[in-house]
Amino acid sequence: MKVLKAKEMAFADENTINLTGIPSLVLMENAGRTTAQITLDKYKDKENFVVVAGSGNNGGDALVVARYLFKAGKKVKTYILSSSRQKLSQDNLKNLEIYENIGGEVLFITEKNLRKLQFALKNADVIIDGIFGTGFKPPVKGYREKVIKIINNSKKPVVSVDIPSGLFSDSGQIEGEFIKADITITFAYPKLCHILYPASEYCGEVFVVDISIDEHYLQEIKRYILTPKNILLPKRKKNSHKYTYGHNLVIGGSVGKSGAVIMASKASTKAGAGLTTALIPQEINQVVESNLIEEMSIPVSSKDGLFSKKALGEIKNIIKKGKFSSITIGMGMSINDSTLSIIEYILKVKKPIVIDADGLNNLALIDNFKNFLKKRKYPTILTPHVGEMSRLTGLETSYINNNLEEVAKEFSKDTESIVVLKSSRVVIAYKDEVFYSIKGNEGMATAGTGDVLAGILGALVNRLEPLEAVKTGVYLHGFSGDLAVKDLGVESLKATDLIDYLPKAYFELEKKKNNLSYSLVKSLKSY
Ligand SMILES: NC(=O)C1=CN([C@@H]2O[C@H](COP(=O)(O)OP(=O)(O)OC[C@H]3O[C@@H](n4cnc5c(N)ncnc54)[C@H](OP(=O)(O)O)[C@@H]3O)[C@@H](O)[C@H]2O)[C@@H](O)CC1
Ligand SMILES: Nc1ncnc2c1ncn2[C@@H]1O[C@H](COP(=O)(O)OP(=O)(O)O)[C@@H](O)[C@H]1O
Ligand SMILES: [K+]
Repeated sequence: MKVLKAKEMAFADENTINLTGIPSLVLMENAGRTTAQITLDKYKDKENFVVVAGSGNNGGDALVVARYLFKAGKKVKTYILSSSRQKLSQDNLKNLEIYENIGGEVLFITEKNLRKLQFALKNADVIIDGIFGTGFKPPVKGYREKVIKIINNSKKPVVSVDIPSGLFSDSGQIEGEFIKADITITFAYPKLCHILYPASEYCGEVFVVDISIDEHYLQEIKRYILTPKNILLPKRKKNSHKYTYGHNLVIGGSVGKSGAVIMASKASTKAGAGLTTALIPQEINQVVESNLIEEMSIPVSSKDGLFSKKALGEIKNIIKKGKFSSITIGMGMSINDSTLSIIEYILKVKKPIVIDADGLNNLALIDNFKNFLKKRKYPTILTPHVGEMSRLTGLETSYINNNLEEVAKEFSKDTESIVVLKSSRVVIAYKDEVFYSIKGNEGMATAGTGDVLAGILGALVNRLEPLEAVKTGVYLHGFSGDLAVKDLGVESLKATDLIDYLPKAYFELEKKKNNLSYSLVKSLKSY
Protein backbone atom coordinates (compact mmCIF):
# COMPACT_ATOMS: atom_id res chain seq x y z
CA MET A 1 0.00 0.00 0.00
CA LYS A 2 1.24 3.46 -0.85
CA VAL A 3 1.71 6.22 1.70
CA LEU A 4 1.28 9.77 0.42
CA LYS A 5 2.09 13.42 0.93
CA ALA A 6 -0.61 16.09 0.67
CA LYS A 7 0.40 17.24 -2.81
CA GLU A 8 0.31 13.71 -4.17
CA MET A 9 -3.13 13.14 -2.67
CA ALA A 10 -4.37 16.45 -4.09
CA PHE A 11 -3.02 15.50 -7.53
CA ALA A 12 -4.92 12.20 -7.47
CA ASP A 13 -8.04 14.01 -6.18
CA GLU A 14 -7.97 16.59 -8.93
CA ASN A 15 -7.44 14.08 -11.70
CA THR A 16 -10.09 11.75 -10.35
CA ILE A 17 -12.51 14.67 -10.42
CA ASN A 18 -11.47 16.25 -13.73
CA LEU A 19 -10.29 13.34 -15.84
CA THR A 20 -11.90 10.19 -14.44
CA GLY A 21 -15.08 12.15 -13.88
CA ILE A 22 -16.09 11.40 -10.30
CA PRO A 23 -17.51 14.68 -8.94
CA SER A 24 -15.77 16.10 -5.88
CA LEU A 25 -19.05 15.95 -3.95
CA VAL A 26 -19.20 12.21 -4.52
CA LEU A 27 -15.70 11.81 -3.08
CA MET A 28 -16.70 13.93 -0.11
CA GLU A 29 -19.90 11.95 0.34
CA ASN A 30 -17.92 8.69 0.32
CA ALA A 31 -15.44 10.11 2.83
CA GLY A 32 -18.03 11.50 5.23
CA ARG A 33 -20.49 8.61 5.01
CA THR A 34 -17.84 5.97 5.74
CA THR A 35 -16.42 8.07 8.56
CA ALA A 36 -19.89 8.24 10.10
CA GLN A 37 -20.33 4.48 9.69
CA ILE A 38 -17.04 3.70 11.45
CA THR A 39 -17.91 6.20 14.20
CA LEU A 40 -21.34 4.68 14.70
CA ASP A 41 -19.82 1.19 14.87
CA LYS A 42 -17.19 2.24 17.40
CA TYR A 43 -19.49 4.33 19.59
CA LYS A 44 -22.72 2.34 19.32
CA ASP A 45 -23.96 3.21 22.76
CA LYS A 46 -23.14 6.94 22.62
CA GLU A 47 -25.82 9.55 22.08
CA ASN A 48 -24.27 13.03 22.04
CA PHE A 49 -21.97 13.94 19.18
CA VAL A 50 -20.29 17.29 18.67
CA VAL A 51 -19.00 17.96 15.16
CA VAL A 52 -16.35 20.69 14.81
CA ALA A 53 -15.82 21.67 11.17
CA GLY A 54 -13.31 24.01 9.56
CA SER A 55 -13.90 26.13 6.49
CA GLY A 56 -12.09 23.91 3.96
CA ASN A 57 -12.88 20.51 2.50
CA ASN A 58 -11.99 18.75 5.72
CA GLY A 59 -14.87 20.69 7.25
CA GLY A 60 -17.02 19.62 4.29
CA ASP A 61 -16.33 15.97 5.11
CA ALA A 62 -17.29 16.68 8.72
CA LEU A 63 -20.63 18.13 7.64
CA VAL A 64 -21.36 14.90 5.76
CA VAL A 65 -20.50 13.00 8.96
CA ALA A 66 -22.87 15.26 10.90
CA ARG A 67 -25.67 14.47 8.42
CA TYR A 68 -25.31 10.70 8.79
CA LEU A 69 -25.05 10.87 12.57
CA PHE A 70 -28.19 13.00 12.56
CA LYS A 71 -29.97 10.52 10.28
CA ALA A 72 -28.96 7.72 12.64
CA GLY A 73 -30.99 9.46 15.34
CA LYS A 74 -28.07 10.74 17.38
CA LYS A 75 -28.07 14.11 19.12
CA VAL A 76 -25.70 16.13 16.97
CA LYS A 77 -24.36 19.62 17.65
CA THR A 78 -22.44 21.06 14.74
CA TYR A 79 -20.04 24.00 14.85
CA ILE A 80 -18.22 25.66 11.97
CA LEU A 81 -15.05 27.56 12.80
CA SER A 82 -15.62 30.51 10.52
CA SER A 83 -17.22 33.93 10.60
CA SER A 84 -19.50 33.45 7.60
CA ARG A 85 -20.80 31.20 4.85
CA GLN A 86 -18.83 33.20 2.25
CA LYS A 87 -15.58 31.89 3.67
CA LEU A 88 -16.44 28.21 3.20
CA SER A 89 -15.03 26.12 0.36
CA GLN A 90 -17.55 25.33 -2.38
CA ASP A 91 -18.14 21.71 -1.36
CA ASN A 92 -18.22 22.64 2.31
CA LEU A 93 -20.98 25.18 1.61
CA LYS A 94 -22.91 22.67 -0.49
CA ASN A 95 -22.88 20.16 2.34
CA LEU A 96 -23.91 22.83 4.80
CA GLU A 97 -26.96 23.54 2.63
CA ILE A 98 -27.81 19.84 2.37
CA TYR A 99 -27.43 19.46 6.13
CA GLU A 100 -29.74 22.39 6.75
CA ASN A 101 -32.23 21.10 4.18
CA ILE A 102 -32.69 17.88 6.14
CA GLY A 103 -33.22 19.82 9.35
CA GLY A 104 -29.68 20.03 10.71
CA GLU A 105 -28.53 23.14 12.51
CA VAL A 106 -25.10 24.67 12.73
CA LEU A 107 -23.52 27.49 14.68
CA PHE A 108 -20.63 29.57 13.33
CA ILE A 109 -17.92 29.95 15.93
CA THR A 110 -15.40 32.76 16.22
CA GLU A 111 -13.34 34.16 19.07
CA LYS A 112 -16.47 35.94 20.38
CA ASN A 113 -18.74 32.96 20.98
CA LEU A 114 -16.10 30.32 21.69
CA ARG A 115 -17.79 29.68 25.02
CA LYS A 116 -20.78 28.11 23.30
CA LEU A 117 -18.56 25.44 21.83
CA GLN A 118 -16.79 24.99 25.14
CA PHE A 119 -20.11 24.46 26.87
CA ALA A 120 -21.35 21.99 24.24
CA LEU A 121 -18.22 19.90 24.64
CA LYS A 122 -19.07 19.37 28.30
CA ASN A 123 -22.11 17.34 27.27
CA ALA A 124 -20.48 15.56 24.36
CA ASP A 125 -19.91 11.81 24.35
CA VAL A 126 -17.84 11.90 21.17
CA ILE A 127 -16.21 14.76 19.20
CA ILE A 128 -15.75 14.73 15.44
CA ASP A 129 -12.68 16.73 14.43
CA GLY A 130 -12.94 18.14 10.91
CA ILE A 131 -11.09 21.41 11.44
CA PHE A 132 -8.03 20.92 9.22
CA GLY A 133 -6.99 18.16 6.88
CA THR A 134 -4.21 17.79 4.37
CA GLY A 135 -4.49 21.46 3.34
CA PHE A 136 -3.07 22.57 6.67
CA LYS A 137 0.44 23.90 7.34
CA PRO A 138 1.35 24.26 11.02
CA PRO A 139 1.39 26.00 13.34
CA VAL A 140 -2.25 26.78 14.01
CA LYS A 141 -2.88 30.35 15.07
CA GLY A 142 -5.66 32.46 16.54
CA TYR A 143 -8.81 31.15 18.17
CA ARG A 144 -8.59 27.84 16.33
CA GLU A 145 -5.58 27.11 18.51
CA LYS A 146 -7.81 27.65 21.54
CA VAL A 147 -10.46 25.33 20.07
CA ILE A 148 -7.90 22.55 19.72
CA LYS A 149 -6.78 23.05 23.32
CA ILE A 150 -10.37 22.97 24.52
CA ILE A 151 -11.09 19.75 22.63
CA ASN A 152 -7.96 18.07 24.04
CA ASN A 153 -8.73 19.27 27.56
CA SER A 154 -12.26 17.89 27.35
CA LYS A 155 -10.77 14.35 27.49
CA LYS A 156 -13.68 13.15 25.36
CA PRO A 157 -13.13 10.55 22.62
CA VAL A 158 -12.17 12.26 19.37
CA VAL A 159 -12.64 10.95 15.85
CA SER A 160 -10.41 12.88 13.45
CA VAL A 161 -11.38 13.24 9.83
CA ASP A 162 -8.41 12.46 7.56
CA ILE A 163 -5.74 13.69 9.99
CA PRO A 164 -5.85 15.02 13.53
CA SER A 165 -6.26 18.77 13.02
CA GLY A 166 -3.02 20.67 13.49
CA LEU A 167 -0.72 17.87 12.33
CA PHE A 168 1.23 18.28 9.12
CA SER A 169 0.34 15.43 6.79
CA ASP A 170 3.77 15.04 5.20
CA SER A 171 5.99 14.16 8.13
CA GLY A 172 6.11 12.80 11.65
CA GLN A 173 7.10 16.16 13.08
CA ILE A 174 4.79 18.10 15.35
CA GLU A 175 4.52 21.84 15.84
CA GLY A 176 2.12 23.96 17.86
CA GLU A 177 -1.26 22.66 18.98
CA PHE A 178 -2.87 19.61 17.42
CA ILE A 179 -5.72 17.26 18.18
CA LYS A 180 -5.02 14.05 20.06
CA ALA A 181 -7.34 11.60 18.40
CA ASP A 182 -8.67 8.21 19.45
CA ILE A 183 -9.51 7.24 15.90
CA THR A 184 -8.40 8.77 12.62
CA ILE A 185 -10.23 7.95 9.43
CA THR A 186 -8.18 8.75 6.37
CA PHE A 187 -9.04 8.59 2.71
CA ALA A 188 -7.62 6.54 -0.15
CA TYR A 189 -4.13 6.12 1.35
CA PRO A 190 -2.46 6.83 4.66
CA LYS A 191 -0.31 9.96 4.83
CA LEU A 192 3.15 10.12 6.39
CA CYS A 193 1.87 11.65 9.65
CA HIS A 194 -0.18 8.49 10.24
CA ILE A 195 2.88 6.26 10.36
CA LEU A 196 5.82 8.40 11.49
CA TYR A 197 6.68 9.34 15.06
CA PRO A 198 5.93 11.39 17.00
CA ALA A 199 2.84 12.48 15.00
CA SER A 200 1.48 8.95 14.52
CA GLU A 201 1.14 8.51 18.28
CA TYR A 202 -1.61 11.15 18.22
CA CYS A 203 -3.69 9.52 15.47
CA GLY A 204 -5.06 6.67 17.58
CA GLU A 205 -6.25 3.75 15.48
CA VAL A 206 -6.02 4.68 11.81
CA PHE A 207 -8.61 3.45 9.32
CA VAL A 208 -8.03 3.80 5.59
CA VAL A 209 -11.18 4.20 3.53
CA ASP A 210 -11.63 3.71 -0.22
CA ILE A 211 -13.48 6.81 -1.47
CA SER A 212 -13.08 6.02 -5.21
CA ILE A 213 -9.86 7.92 -5.88
CA ASP A 214 -8.46 6.65 -9.17
CA GLU A 215 -5.16 5.10 -8.17
CA HIS A 216 -3.64 5.10 -11.62
CA TYR A 217 -2.67 8.77 -11.22
CA LEU A 218 -0.27 7.67 -8.52
CA GLN A 219 1.79 5.26 -10.59
CA GLU A 220 4.91 7.37 -10.19
CA ILE A 221 4.71 7.39 -6.41
CA LYS A 222 6.90 4.58 -5.17
CA ARG A 223 6.62 5.06 -1.43
CA TYR A 224 4.98 2.09 0.26
CA ILE A 225 4.07 0.58 3.59
CA LEU A 226 5.12 -3.07 3.89
CA THR A 227 1.97 -5.16 3.90
CA PRO A 228 1.39 -8.91 3.60
CA LYS A 229 0.26 -8.24 0.05
CA ASN A 230 3.47 -6.62 -1.16
CA ILE A 231 5.94 -8.99 0.47
CA LEU A 232 6.87 -12.54 -0.51
CA LEU A 233 7.43 -15.66 1.53
CA PRO A 234 10.29 -18.04 0.75
CA LYS A 235 9.12 -21.49 -0.32
CA ARG A 236 10.59 -24.89 0.35
CA LYS A 237 10.57 -27.71 -2.15
CA LYS A 238 9.94 -31.31 -1.17
CA ASN A 239 12.84 -32.43 -3.31
CA SER A 240 15.61 -30.34 -1.77
CA HIS A 241 18.59 -30.43 0.55
CA LYS A 242 20.18 -27.97 2.95
CA TYR A 243 22.33 -26.29 0.31
CA THR A 244 19.16 -25.48 -1.63
CA TYR A 245 18.48 -22.89 1.10
CA GLY A 246 21.87 -21.27 1.28
CA HIS A 247 24.88 -21.19 3.57
CA ASN A 248 25.13 -17.95 5.48
CA LEU A 249 28.56 -17.05 6.85
CA VAL A 250 28.13 -14.81 9.89
CA ILE A 251 31.30 -12.88 10.72
CA GLY A 252 31.64 -10.89 13.92
CA GLY A 253 32.00 -11.00 17.69
CA SER A 254 34.77 -10.02 20.06
CA VAL A 255 35.42 -10.64 23.73
CA GLY A 256 32.49 -9.07 25.56
CA LYS A 257 30.36 -9.06 22.42
CA SER A 258 30.02 -12.72 21.56
CA GLY A 259 26.24 -12.51 22.01
CA ALA A 260 25.87 -10.37 18.91
CA VAL A 261 27.26 -12.99 16.58
CA ILE A 262 25.47 -15.78 18.43
CA MET A 263 22.10 -14.03 18.02
CA ALA A 264 22.67 -13.24 14.36
CA SER A 265 23.61 -16.89 13.71
CA LYS A 266 20.60 -18.27 15.55
CA ALA A 267 18.30 -15.85 13.76
CA SER A 268 19.77 -16.95 10.44
CA THR A 269 18.89 -20.59 11.14
CA LYS A 270 15.43 -19.76 12.44
CA ALA A 271 14.74 -17.58 9.39
CA GLY A 272 15.34 -20.61 7.21
CA ALA A 273 18.99 -20.71 6.13
CA GLY A 274 20.07 -24.22 5.09
CA LEU A 275 23.38 -23.79 6.91
CA THR A 276 24.81 -21.08 9.10
CA THR A 277 28.44 -20.78 10.14
CA ALA A 278 29.77 -18.25 12.62
CA LEU A 279 33.27 -17.01 11.83
CA ILE A 280 34.68 -15.57 15.04
CA PRO A 281 37.85 -14.57 16.91
CA GLN A 282 39.19 -17.77 18.48
CA GLU A 283 39.11 -16.26 21.97
CA ILE A 284 35.33 -16.46 21.97
CA ASN A 285 35.10 -19.84 20.27
CA GLN A 286 34.27 -21.73 23.43
CA VAL A 287 31.35 -19.52 24.37
CA VAL A 288 30.10 -19.49 20.78
CA GLU A 289 30.31 -23.27 20.46
CA SER A 290 28.52 -23.82 23.71
CA ASN A 291 25.70 -21.54 22.63
CA LEU A 292 25.28 -22.64 19.02
CA ILE A 293 24.02 -26.12 18.35
CA GLU A 294 22.69 -26.24 14.83
CA GLU A 295 25.22 -23.67 13.61
CA MET A 296 28.88 -24.36 12.92
CA SER A 297 31.72 -22.13 14.00
CA ILE A 298 35.14 -21.36 12.59
CA PRO A 299 37.57 -19.65 14.93
CA VAL A 300 40.34 -17.52 13.43
CA SER A 301 43.31 -15.71 14.94
CA SER A 302 42.62 -13.09 17.51
CA LYS A 303 44.48 -10.80 19.86
CA ASP A 304 43.18 -8.85 22.85
CA GLY A 305 39.74 -10.28 22.16
CA LEU A 306 39.45 -9.03 18.56
CA PHE A 307 40.27 -10.42 15.13
CA SER A 308 44.06 -10.08 14.74
CA LYS A 309 46.23 -9.19 11.73
CA LYS A 310 46.62 -12.88 10.84
CA ALA A 311 42.84 -13.29 10.70
CA LEU A 312 42.49 -11.58 7.33
CA GLY A 313 44.53 -14.20 5.45
CA GLU A 314 42.67 -16.99 7.21
CA ILE A 315 39.31 -15.45 6.38
CA LYS A 316 40.28 -15.09 2.71
CA ASN A 317 41.13 -18.79 2.63
CA ILE A 318 37.97 -19.84 4.40
CA ILE A 319 35.78 -17.85 2.03
CA LYS A 320 37.64 -19.14 -1.03
CA LYS A 321 37.35 -22.77 0.05
CA GLY A 322 33.99 -22.78 1.81
CA LYS A 323 30.63 -23.22 0.15
CA PHE A 324 29.07 -20.01 1.41
CA SER A 325 26.32 -18.29 -0.51
CA SER A 326 25.99 -15.13 1.61
CA ILE A 327 27.95 -13.17 4.19
CA THR A 328 26.52 -11.31 7.16
CA ILE A 329 29.18 -9.23 8.85
CA GLY A 330 29.76 -6.75 11.64
CA MET A 331 27.74 -7.74 14.71
CA GLY A 332 29.87 -7.22 17.83
CA MET A 333 33.03 -7.11 15.71
CA SER A 334 34.52 -3.98 17.33
CA ILE A 335 36.99 -1.76 15.51
CA ASN A 336 40.74 -2.03 14.97
CA ASP A 337 43.09 -2.11 11.97
CA SER A 338 42.37 -5.78 11.38
CA THR A 339 38.59 -5.47 11.36
CA LEU A 340 38.96 -2.51 9.02
CA SER A 341 40.99 -4.59 6.55
CA ILE A 342 38.52 -7.48 6.88
CA ILE A 343 35.66 -5.18 5.88
CA GLU A 344 37.75 -3.82 2.99
CA TYR A 345 38.29 -7.35 1.78
CA ILE A 346 34.66 -8.42 2.22
CA LEU A 347 33.57 -5.58 -0.08
CA LYS A 348 35.40 -7.42 -2.89
CA VAL A 349 33.75 -10.80 -2.24
CA LYS A 350 31.46 -11.89 -5.06
CA LYS A 351 28.51 -12.85 -2.90
CA PRO A 352 25.53 -11.05 -1.39
CA ILE A 353 26.59 -9.31 1.81
CA VAL A 354 24.74 -7.81 4.75
CA ILE A 355 26.77 -5.24 6.67
CA ASP A 356 25.56 -4.32 10.15
CA ALA A 357 26.71 -2.64 13.35
CA ASP A 358 30.52 -2.45 13.70
CA GLY A 359 30.76 -3.59 10.09
CA LEU A 360 29.25 -0.21 9.25
CA ASN A 361 31.36 1.63 11.81
CA ASN A 362 34.48 0.13 10.19
CA LEU A 363 33.10 0.94 6.75
CA ALA A 364 32.71 4.60 7.70
CA LEU A 365 36.46 4.75 8.34
CA ILE A 366 37.40 3.57 4.85
CA ASP A 367 38.26 6.37 2.40
CA ASN A 368 35.97 6.35 -0.58
CA PHE A 369 33.83 3.56 0.84
CA LYS A 370 30.88 4.70 -1.24
CA ASN A 371 32.83 4.04 -4.42
CA PHE A 372 33.83 0.58 -3.25
CA LEU A 373 30.18 -0.17 -2.61
CA LYS A 374 29.16 1.22 -5.98
CA LYS A 375 31.68 -0.99 -7.75
CA ARG A 376 30.25 -4.16 -6.25
CA LYS A 377 28.38 -6.30 -8.74
CA TYR A 378 26.72 -8.40 -6.03
CA PRO A 379 23.87 -7.37 -3.75
CA THR A 380 24.85 -5.28 -0.76
CA ILE A 381 22.51 -4.66 2.15
CA LEU A 382 23.42 -2.00 4.70
CA THR A 383 21.48 -1.93 7.97
CA PRO A 384 22.49 1.20 9.90
CA HIS A 385 20.58 2.56 12.86
CA VAL A 386 20.42 6.34 13.03
CA GLY A 387 23.71 6.61 14.95
CA GLU A 388 25.54 4.44 12.44
CA MET A 389 24.01 6.40 9.58
CA SER A 390 25.33 9.56 11.23
CA ARG A 391 28.86 8.10 11.21
CA LEU A 392 28.47 7.04 7.59
CA THR A 393 27.16 10.37 6.34
CA GLY A 394 28.33 12.97 8.83
CA LEU A 395 24.72 14.11 9.26
CA GLU A 396 23.28 14.96 12.67
CA THR A 397 21.11 12.20 14.18
CA SER A 398 18.23 14.64 14.69
CA TYR A 399 18.34 15.53 11.00
CA ILE A 400 18.36 11.84 10.05
CA ASN A 401 15.41 11.10 12.33
CA ASN A 402 13.40 13.92 10.80
CA ASN A 403 14.31 12.91 7.25
CA LEU A 404 14.50 9.12 7.33
CA GLU A 405 13.24 8.64 3.79
CA GLU A 406 15.40 11.30 2.16
CA VAL A 407 18.55 10.15 3.96
CA ALA A 408 17.98 6.47 3.18
CA LYS A 409 17.25 7.26 -0.47
CA GLU A 410 20.29 9.45 -0.92
CA PHE A 411 22.59 6.95 0.76
CA SER A 412 21.20 4.13 -1.33
CA LYS A 413 21.78 6.17 -4.47
CA ASP A 414 25.34 7.06 -3.43
CA THR A 415 26.24 3.45 -2.63
CA GLU A 416 23.97 1.57 -5.04
CA SER A 417 23.10 -0.62 -2.07
CA ILE A 418 19.88 -1.61 -0.37
CA VAL A 419 19.66 0.60 2.70
CA VAL A 420 17.71 -0.41 5.79
CA LEU A 421 17.63 2.66 8.02
CA LYS A 422 16.54 1.65 11.52
CA SER A 423 14.81 3.94 13.93
CA SER A 424 11.49 3.63 15.75
CA ARG A 425 10.35 3.08 12.18
CA VAL A 426 12.40 1.19 9.63
CA VAL A 427 12.79 2.59 6.12
CA ILE A 428 14.09 0.55 3.22
CA ALA A 429 15.40 2.43 0.19
CA TYR A 430 16.60 1.08 -3.13
CA LYS A 431 16.60 2.68 -6.56
CA ASP A 432 13.42 4.75 -6.78
CA GLU A 433 11.45 2.76 -4.20
CA VAL A 434 10.95 3.34 -0.50
CA PHE A 435 9.25 0.96 1.94
CA TYR A 436 8.20 1.79 5.48
CA SER A 437 7.67 -0.93 8.04
CA ILE A 438 4.83 -0.21 10.43
CA LYS A 439 5.53 -3.34 12.42
CA GLY A 440 7.63 -3.38 15.59
CA ASN A 441 7.31 -1.66 18.92
CA GLU A 442 9.17 0.14 21.69
CA GLY A 443 9.90 -3.16 23.41
CA MET A 444 12.40 -3.73 20.60
CA ALA A 445 14.48 -0.81 21.80
CA THR A 446 16.79 -3.24 23.55
CA ALA A 447 20.32 -4.46 22.80
CA GLY A 448 20.69 -7.09 20.13
CA THR A 449 17.47 -6.72 18.18
CA GLY A 450 19.47 -5.31 15.27
CA ASP A 451 21.78 -8.34 15.31
CA VAL A 452 18.72 -10.53 14.96
CA LEU A 453 17.57 -8.55 11.94
CA ALA A 454 20.99 -8.89 10.29
CA GLY A 455 20.86 -12.67 10.72
CA ILE A 456 17.37 -12.85 9.25
CA LEU A 457 18.38 -10.81 6.22
CA GLY A 458 21.52 -12.89 5.70
CA ALA A 459 19.38 -16.01 5.55
CA LEU A 460 16.64 -14.61 3.33
CA VAL A 461 18.98 -13.14 0.75
CA ASN A 462 19.56 -16.77 -0.28
CA ARG A 463 15.86 -17.37 -0.76
CA LEU A 464 14.40 -14.30 -2.45
CA GLU A 465 15.57 -11.51 -4.73
CA PRO A 466 17.64 -9.15 -2.54
CA LEU A 467 15.09 -6.34 -2.20
CA GLU A 468 12.29 -8.85 -1.62
CA ALA A 469 14.44 -10.59 1.01
CA VAL A 470 14.93 -7.30 2.82
CA LYS A 471 11.23 -6.39 2.69
CA THR A 472 10.22 -9.80 4.03
CA GLY A 473 12.96 -9.85 6.67
CA VAL A 474 12.15 -6.40 8.00
CA TYR A 475 8.46 -7.22 8.17
CA LEU A 476 9.04 -10.56 9.93
CA HIS A 477 11.42 -8.95 12.42
CA GLY A 478 8.91 -6.28 13.43
CA PHE A 479 6.04 -8.75 13.38
CA SER A 480 7.94 -11.16 15.68
CA GLY A 481 8.40 -8.23 18.04
CA ASP A 482 4.69 -7.45 17.99
CA LEU A 483 3.70 -11.07 18.57
CA ALA A 484 6.27 -11.45 21.35
CA VAL A 485 5.12 -8.30 23.12
CA LYS A 486 1.57 -9.64 23.34
CA ASP A 487 2.84 -12.45 25.58
CA LEU A 488 5.83 -10.83 27.24
CA GLY A 489 5.13 -7.11 27.46
CA VAL A 490 7.29 -4.23 26.29
CA GLU A 491 9.58 -4.13 29.32
CA SER A 492 10.66 -7.74 29.31
CA LEU A 493 11.00 -8.31 25.59
CA LYS A 494 14.59 -9.17 24.71
CA ALA A 495 16.37 -9.74 21.44
CA THR A 496 16.39 -13.56 21.60
CA ASP A 497 12.59 -13.48 22.02
CA LEU A 498 12.41 -12.16 18.47
CA ILE A 499 14.14 -15.35 17.34
CA ASP A 500 11.73 -17.48 19.37
CA TYR A 501 8.72 -15.76 17.82
CA LEU A 502 9.93 -16.00 14.23
CA PRO A 503 8.06 -19.28 13.62
CA LYS A 504 4.81 -17.67 14.76
CA ALA A 505 5.53 -14.61 12.62
CA TYR A 506 6.03 -16.83 9.55
CA PHE A 507 2.88 -18.74 10.36
CA GLU A 508 0.72 -15.67 10.97
CA LEU A 509 2.12 -13.90 7.92
CA GLU A 510 1.23 -16.84 5.72
CA LYS A 511 -2.30 -16.79 7.18
CA LYS A 512 -2.58 -13.09 6.42
CA LYS A 513 -1.39 -13.66 2.86
CA ASN A 514 -3.95 -16.43 2.38
CA ASN A 515 -6.74 -14.19 3.62
CA LEU A 516 -6.08 -11.14 1.46
CA SER A 517 -9.35 -9.62 0.42
CA TYR A 518 -10.57 -6.25 -0.70
CA SER A 519 -12.41 -4.21 1.85
CA LEU A 520 -13.72 -0.65 1.73
CA VAL A 521 -12.31 0.05 5.19
CA LYS A 522 -9.03 -1.25 6.59
CA SER A 523 -7.37 -0.55 9.91
CA LEU A 524 -3.63 0.07 9.55
CA LYS A 525 -3.25 -2.38 12.45
CA SER A 526 -4.51 -5.19 10.25
CA TYR A 527 -1.50 -5.02 7.96
N1 LIG B 1 -11.68 16.12 -3.63
C1 LIG B 1 -10.95 16.38 -2.59
O1 LIG B 1 -10.04 17.20 -2.65
C2 LIG B 1 -11.24 15.68 -1.36
C3 LIG B 1 -10.76 16.17 -0.15
N2 LIG B 1 -11.17 15.72 1.00
C4 LIG B 1 -10.95 16.44 2.23
O2 LIG B 1 -10.37 17.67 1.98
C5 LIG B 1 -9.31 17.92 2.87
C6 LIG B 1 -8.39 18.93 2.29
O3 LIG B 1 -9.16 20.06 2.14
P1 LIG B 1 -8.58 21.52 1.84
O4 LIG B 1 -7.56 21.41 0.79
O5 LIG B 1 -9.76 22.37 1.62
O6 LIG B 1 -7.88 21.91 3.15
P2 LIG B 1 -8.26 21.67 4.71
O7 LIG B 1 -7.45 20.51 5.17
O8 LIG B 1 -9.70 21.64 4.94
O9 LIG B 1 -7.60 22.93 5.41
C7 LIG B 1 -7.53 24.15 4.76
C8 LIG B 1 -8.10 25.15 5.68
O10 LIG B 1 -7.19 25.39 6.70
C9 LIG B 1 -6.83 26.76 6.73
N3 LIG B 1 -5.46 26.83 7.16
C10 LIG B 1 -4.35 26.32 6.60
N4 LIG B 1 -3.27 26.53 7.35
C11 LIG B 1 -3.69 27.18 8.45
C12 LIG B 1 -3.06 27.66 9.64
N5 LIG B 1 -1.72 27.52 9.83
N6 LIG B 1 -3.81 28.26 10.60
C13 LIG B 1 -5.14 28.40 10.42
N7 LIG B 1 -5.80 27.96 9.31
C14 LIG B 1 -5.08 27.36 8.35
C15 LIG B 1 -7.10 27.26 5.33
O11 LIG B 1 -7.39 28.59 5.36
P3 LIG B 1 -6.89 29.54 4.18
O12 LIG B 1 -5.39 29.52 4.29
O13 LIG B 1 -7.37 28.91 2.91
O14 LIG B 1 -7.51 30.81 4.51
C16 LIG B 1 -8.33 26.44 4.98
O15 LIG B 1 -9.48 27.00 5.51
C17 LIG B 1 -8.75 16.57 3.10
O16 LIG B 1 -8.00 16.48 4.28
C18 LIG B 1 -10.01 15.73 3.16
O17 LIG B 1 -10.56 15.78 4.46
C19 LIG B 1 -12.18 14.68 1.00
O18 LIG B 1 -13.41 15.35 0.96
C20 LIG B 1 -12.06 13.77 -0.14
C21 LIG B 1 -12.09 14.48 -1.43
N1 LIG C 1 10.75 2.29 19.60
C1 LIG C 1 10.87 1.35 18.66
N2 LIG C 1 9.81 0.96 17.94
C2 LIG C 1 9.95 0.03 16.98
N3 LIG C 1 11.11 -0.58 16.66
C3 LIG C 1 12.20 -0.24 17.33
C4 LIG C 1 12.15 0.73 18.36
N4 LIG C 1 13.40 0.88 18.85
C5 LIG C 1 14.20 0.03 18.17
N5 LIG C 1 13.49 -0.66 17.25
C6 LIG C 1 14.02 -1.65 16.29
O1 LIG C 1 14.95 -2.50 16.93
C7 LIG C 1 16.10 -2.71 16.12
C8 LIG C 1 17.33 -2.14 16.83
O2 LIG C 1 18.48 -2.34 16.06
P1 LIG C 1 19.91 -1.79 16.49
O3 LIG C 1 19.79 -0.39 16.95
O4 LIG C 1 20.86 -2.13 15.42
O5 LIG C 1 20.15 -2.67 17.80
P2 LIG C 1 21.43 -3.50 18.29
O6 LIG C 1 22.63 -2.82 17.72
O7 LIG C 1 21.37 -3.44 19.78
O8 LIG C 1 21.26 -4.88 17.78
C9 LIG C 1 15.82 -2.03 14.80
O9 LIG C 1 15.24 -2.93 13.89
C10 LIG C 1 14.82 -0.95 15.20
O10 LIG C 1 14.01 -0.54 14.14
K1 LIG D 1 -9.14 16.76 10.78
